[in-house]
Amino acid sequence: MQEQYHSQDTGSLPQSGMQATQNERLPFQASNEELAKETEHMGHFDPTQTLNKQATVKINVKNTNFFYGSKQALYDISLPILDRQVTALIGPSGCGKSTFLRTLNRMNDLIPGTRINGSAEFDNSNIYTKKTDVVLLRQRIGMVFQRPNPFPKSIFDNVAYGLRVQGKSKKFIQERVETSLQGAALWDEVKDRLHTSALGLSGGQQQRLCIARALAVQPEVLLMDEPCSALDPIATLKIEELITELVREYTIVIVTHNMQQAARVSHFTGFFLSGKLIEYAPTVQLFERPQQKATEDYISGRFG
Ligand SMILES: Nc1ncnc2c1ncn2[C@@H]1O[C@H](COP(=O)(O)OP(=O)(O)OP(=O)(O)O)[C@@H](O)[C@H]1O
Repeated sequence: MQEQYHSQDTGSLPQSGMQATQNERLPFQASNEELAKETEHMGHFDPTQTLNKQATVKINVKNTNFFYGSKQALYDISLPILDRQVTALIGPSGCGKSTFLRTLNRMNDLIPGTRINGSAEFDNSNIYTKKTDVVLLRQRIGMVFQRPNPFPKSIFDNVAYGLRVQGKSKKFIQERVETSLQGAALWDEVKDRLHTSALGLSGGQQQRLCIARALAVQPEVLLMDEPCSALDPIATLKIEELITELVREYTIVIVTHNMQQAARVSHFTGFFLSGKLIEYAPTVQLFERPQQKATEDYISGRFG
């Protein structure tokens, strides 16, 4: 279970129509000048420019119900996860976003007493069936968590971990560690200290290291469960910029309680409420022309 949020954490860059509040848990607050300086090199990513409504369906979720023991947490969820697009999952605390995300790579299997029905077609087979090789599935559908969780090992060993499990050669590992760190936009910051502890990195660097660790085994899909919620505004923007780069090659599903973040990085958004998918649409459409009253109430800050 995730931490409970009682407010719309909208980060640090207010946009029209969305309210911004301070996130009290941030370890540091950047001034507007600092933010502007840190982010001036960043292109103005506009997800509408790369929105592809005709993209192939990478995972097709149909009629999913999920239970923690006798408690039903997801009700009849159906949505397509489109290839090389960012899908954001939003909704108030406890609505089932993280539970749904974890169904996509069977992370809920680790919780005793859970049960699922319905289907999630991925590469012509249903993720939920017993015959799914979950180790392989989790390589193909990688995950990044809310809190950066590097192993207490060196930077190099963190990224190499999955490759060693796969029995890859030393030369292969050496090369892949470098390309993964480059892919996670961390290489330049760590190339001279690869054999020092990952725990010495900043929170934002640790989160990019966890992304590099996930990339090392060449996943097709990346699941991100509130990947910026423990990060300061600058580290958050770096991860958001990275997401917009990664989506050229990977399919991304991100849970966020930050609606501005969904608007900044995603092509499609699903709004969850009480375990149900209330609305799913291209992000701009969902924010500007919601079809459901509950969606409108949520995005205009009337509850959540
Ligand atoms: N391990 C668990 N055992 C029992 N119930 C759980 C467990 N994890 C989550 N739940 C319940 O399932 C429902 C959905 O929780 P989930 O964490 O998926 O929501 P969420 O939308 O991701 O919330 P948040 O934004 O707070 O992270 C909640 O009622 C929650 O209490």
